[in-house]
Amino acid sequence: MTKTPRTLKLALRGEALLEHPQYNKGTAFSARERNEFGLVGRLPVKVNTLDHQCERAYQQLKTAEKPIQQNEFLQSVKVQNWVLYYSLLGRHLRELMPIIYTPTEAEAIANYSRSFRRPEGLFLTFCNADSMEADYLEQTRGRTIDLIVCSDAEAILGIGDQGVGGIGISTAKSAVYTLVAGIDPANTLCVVLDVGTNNKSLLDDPLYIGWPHARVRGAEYDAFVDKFVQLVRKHHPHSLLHFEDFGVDNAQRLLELYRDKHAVFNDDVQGTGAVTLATLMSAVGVTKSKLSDQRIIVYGAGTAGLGIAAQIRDAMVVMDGVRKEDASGKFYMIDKFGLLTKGLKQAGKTRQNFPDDFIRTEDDWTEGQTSLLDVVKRVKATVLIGTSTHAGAFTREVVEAMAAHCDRPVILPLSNPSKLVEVHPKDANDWTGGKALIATGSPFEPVKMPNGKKDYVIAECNNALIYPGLGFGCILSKSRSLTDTMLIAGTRALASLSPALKDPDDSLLPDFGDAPDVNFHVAVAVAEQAIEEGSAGVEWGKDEVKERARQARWEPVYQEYVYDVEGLRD
Ligand SMILES: NC(=O)C1=CN([C@@H]2O[C@H](COP(=O)(O)OP(=O)(O)OC[C@H]3O[C@@H](n4cnc5c(N)ncnc54)[C@H](O)[C@@H]3O)[C@@H](O)[C@H]2O)C=CC1
Ligand SMILES: CC(=O)C(=O)O
Ligand SMILES: [Mg+2]
Repeated sequence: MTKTPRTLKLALRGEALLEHPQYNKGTAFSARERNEFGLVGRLPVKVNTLDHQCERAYQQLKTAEKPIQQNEFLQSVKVQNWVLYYSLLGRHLRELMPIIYTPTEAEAIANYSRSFRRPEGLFLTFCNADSMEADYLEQTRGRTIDLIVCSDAEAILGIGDQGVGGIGISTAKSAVYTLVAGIDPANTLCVVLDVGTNNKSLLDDPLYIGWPHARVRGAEYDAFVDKFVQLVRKHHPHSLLHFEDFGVDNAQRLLELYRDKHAVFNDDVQGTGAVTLATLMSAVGVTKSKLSDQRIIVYGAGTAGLGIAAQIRDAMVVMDGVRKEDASGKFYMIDKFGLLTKGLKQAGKTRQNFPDDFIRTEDDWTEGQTSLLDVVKRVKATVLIGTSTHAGAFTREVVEAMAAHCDRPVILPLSNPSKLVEVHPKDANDWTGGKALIATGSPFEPVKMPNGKKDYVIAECNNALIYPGLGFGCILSKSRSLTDTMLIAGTRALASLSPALKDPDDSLLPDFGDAPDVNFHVAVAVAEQAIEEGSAGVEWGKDEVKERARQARWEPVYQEYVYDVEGLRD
């Protein structure tokens, strides 16, 4: 079944139509539409196709040399014309994802106040808490809202507290939902919760446009976030609420607080956990071992590190049938003060709310002998995961120590953006003589292999390869919660598409250029699971999921418009 193009009735004319990114077609308005909507004198005479527009826009993009300039150009296209923006990106997905997402978006966010031109999204600011509901409704009244992406900007990618610039991670993550999973951009809301910032350089900058105040903490912070979440629950009870880049003391806590009340999803905890588990499932397929055979070091025991450990641990229980305590015992979590041991905890050098499950209880971990290198050597780790933001932490000595006791060490430097990677994949490959199975958080070029073997493609183990499908599956099935079993179903779907399953010398994960197909499979698996387990809120059955998903996907194509005074105006 193919989708039949709809004709839209619009009440917008002239300038108002050209300035509306959802409806604007620019030079692609037909002669009839130009007459009907007062556009004849407002446009050059030639009518372009979307193909022509994309070609022109791509050429313009290529005149910008630096990625950040390309990012700015694409942002300007986005606020002019959504169909053109998403169509252009879809045609050059592999090339342009790094421009609108990690690594370039990190730079755009860090420069937000200085490069600001036009606002996009919803700014909920602590000092305006009294008008929060009115401000929320101002942007959402009368609209269908399926997805809300929000950040309080305390831990943006690996670049820390970015204050109001954090709106850029909400809009980027939301754009990836549209691009990769086909979520209708008109049905999304991007939010920054501006509760101040502790970033001194922002506070000192006279051009900073966020709330110039120290970050609000404690009960006041909780009440502000709660006010927002209750608005979402009240006005959009069926939406998916996506949390992004909250600080380590809030991410997991807020997820737990709201999980059973609304469909909430923390991407850094759950999305990262899911994509890393899929990567590891693929790696153990190559090494012909089990998840529970691994000894896993997680370097950087924060939001992502802990999310990953919990997800892999739970999978060991479900897939290999091991006891939870035994599965937890496969992990060695390292943070700033070294391996997390009970001694370190007693010394007050672990985060207060760090779960005991992942704290080593052996008595013979001596202080001063718990560095990454010490742990790699002592436990003969088979998997090394980096979520520390500590660039270069996986030194040659560490990587060589991994390869010394392990045929195919799995090395996953996941910190973003690219400059924060714990080891460059080329080095990890060279230092292990091509033995390492590698995936990174940001995109990297393939690396040369010894003995004339074909280049090794570095998998991009980034939550963006799975969260759009997880979210779409949840929205499609109208689930009231995104359950662990739905997450596992999506993860299995991703893992089943790993190129390394067919060829062990190939990449551990599918290419980002295939992200739309991959996420379609993920979404279908999630929705099917939701229906099977009774989490879904739809009347139809599992056999309809695929076709419903196809029909629900938004695609960047122009629709025909007719003028109607009663028609749509926003
Ligand atoms: N590839 C992906 O999909 C994802 C990657 N990430 C990346 O992971 C990194 C961490 O993100 P979050 O977990 O959100 O941040 P976080 O701040 O919650 O965690 C970072 C942890 O690393 C620790 N750390 C910092 N310096 C260290 C050092 N020198 N040695 C050992 N530990 C150190 C910190 O104390 C903290 O516990 C970021 O670069 C982020 O971009 C995060 C989410 C998804
Ligand atoms: C990818 C992502 O969510 C992060 O680096 O925070
Ligand atoms: Mg994130």
